[in-house]
Amino acid sequence: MKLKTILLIHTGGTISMEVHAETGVVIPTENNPLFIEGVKLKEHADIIEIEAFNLPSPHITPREMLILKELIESYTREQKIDGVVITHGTDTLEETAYFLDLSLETTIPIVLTGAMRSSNEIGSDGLYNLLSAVKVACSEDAKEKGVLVVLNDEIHTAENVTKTHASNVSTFQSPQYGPIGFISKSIVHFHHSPNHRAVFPIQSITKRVALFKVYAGMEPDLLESSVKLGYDGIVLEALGQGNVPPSLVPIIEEILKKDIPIVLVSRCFNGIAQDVYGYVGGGKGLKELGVIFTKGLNGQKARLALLIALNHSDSRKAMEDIFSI
Ligand SMILES: NC(=O)C[C@H](N)C(=O)O
Repeated sequence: MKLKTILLIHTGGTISMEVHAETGVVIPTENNPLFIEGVKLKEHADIIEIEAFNLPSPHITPREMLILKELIESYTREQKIDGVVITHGTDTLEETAYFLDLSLETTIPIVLTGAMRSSNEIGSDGLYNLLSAVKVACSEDAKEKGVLVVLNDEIHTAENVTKTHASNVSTFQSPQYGPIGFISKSIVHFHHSPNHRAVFPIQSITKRVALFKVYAGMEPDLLESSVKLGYDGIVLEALGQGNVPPSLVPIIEEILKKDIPIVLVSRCFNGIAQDVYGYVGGGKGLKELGVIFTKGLNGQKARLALLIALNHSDSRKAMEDIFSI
């Protein structure tokens, strides 16, 4: 049987790191042990392997995410690629996955993976996760499912997955809905399908979006400063079902009058922000003021969604479409 062609893109992260023998700290390594000679992925696919970056994922910005998008577009334009696997640090993996999910127009499987233990640690999970990701990228069933995240035998959608534990290998979970599939020794199985996915291609990122976590007794000065600093959009991780302290209401009104969009999500790990409460600062009044509510995105993903919408050529329409999904 002819093997599928998989584009394997390394970007860095713990999966490409090792523990330093003397200091014991985890650092990026020049000799990435995952390069195909080392892992024999060749039995499963024809691998075209490139290193886009070798960055810890806290160093990744939307600029690198856009470079990745363009890299995938150019490779898939020039030759037949059946699937793409991206190795990435886990800290911001969900953000790169969601950025690509929203901006990349393709039907082939795009799979991100990483590791919680570096390459020379006992119980290192990088190699295993990489092999799983390649298996998923080769699966016919993984087509047209948007960008996927594969770690620890589970398949998650970019939209719903989040890093939930600082160190445990089962850190990636989809709080609202659970994984959409799993990998075992011999099978890749999807037990759910993601909802309809809309794509918003962008060419550049010039706008800026600030993200604030709302807390008890929060004062308006932080929001005021983001306007003074010239941010183009704001995301609030609001309380509970979508409420803020009354002290924030006048500044929210002022920001919206300046035509700066405010997107609201819940800071709760689970559930969806809604316009339920009618007291001052409650979701009902915020929605009436023009605050945009999302359906279950977390703060960091709502920020990327707003960033992509604002950088889209028809940003009004993109905003309506992204946040009504
Ligand atoms: N497990 C990891 O990959 C964490 C690392 N700090 C990173 O995101 O690059």
